[in-house]
Amino acid sequence: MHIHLANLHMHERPRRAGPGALRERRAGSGLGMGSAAAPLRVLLDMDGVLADFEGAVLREFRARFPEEPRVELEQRRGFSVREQYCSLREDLAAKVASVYESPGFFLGLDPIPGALEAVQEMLHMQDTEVFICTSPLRKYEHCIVEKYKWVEKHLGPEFVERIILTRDKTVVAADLLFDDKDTIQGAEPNPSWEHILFTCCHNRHLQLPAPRRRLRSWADDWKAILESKRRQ
Ligand SMILES: Cc1cn([C@H]2C[C@H](O)[C@@H](COP(=O)(O)O)O2)c(=O)[nH]c1=O
Ligand SMILES: [Mg+2]
Repeated sequence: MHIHLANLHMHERPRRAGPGALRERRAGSGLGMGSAAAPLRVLLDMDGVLADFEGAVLREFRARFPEEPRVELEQRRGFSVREQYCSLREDLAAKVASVYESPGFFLGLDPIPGALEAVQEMLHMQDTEVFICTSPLRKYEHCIVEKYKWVEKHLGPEFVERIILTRDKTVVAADLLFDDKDTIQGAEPNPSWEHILFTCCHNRHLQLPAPRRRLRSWADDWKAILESKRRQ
């Protein structure tokens, strides 16, 4: 049975999205002759992909707690910086959390090298839609507004329109998601996007099982990944 995907909005997608669903929509399958392919939709994670969360945590932790043991970036393992500090010494979990929960922390993050240029270039590519898809902290007071301000400051006010704020990225429909978190789970067991693991200090040691793919940095060939997806 063919499902007409072209007239569905993101929130009205069929229950079984799954890999390939958006691709079918792009290829115009089920839409009849002459229908134009939908653009390639790309989601970009923020912390660890566009904004240097890890570098700032270490810098601020060192400044505020110079006497305490810390986790250097070369020693980072696993997504959660809080868990790793906790395993170093239990009380360090609250200390490191106090760093990234502080006002000004998220707004002050440095852009990841090459990220702003790549995003602007991607934005102007034909047949390509770019969104920022980012998860706020549970303790969201400063984080949310500062993420918006960061995007406005570094990418411009038009890009604020392209922010998707969610703690569940699996329910967002797209072709590609560039994200530094190694495992992305949520309500949708078969997200429509392919997750491209963006290399970050905490995931660089992981061996990805085939066919999972990485982007090693913004100097790596992200355009080839987009083009390969258009061909699928
Ligand atoms: C403990 C911990 C938390 N985070 C936070 C920072 C952000 O609020 C989200 C991830 O956001 P993203 O834009 O989806 O990357 O989680 C974190 O990134 N790392 C941590 O160790
Ligand atoms: Mg991230």
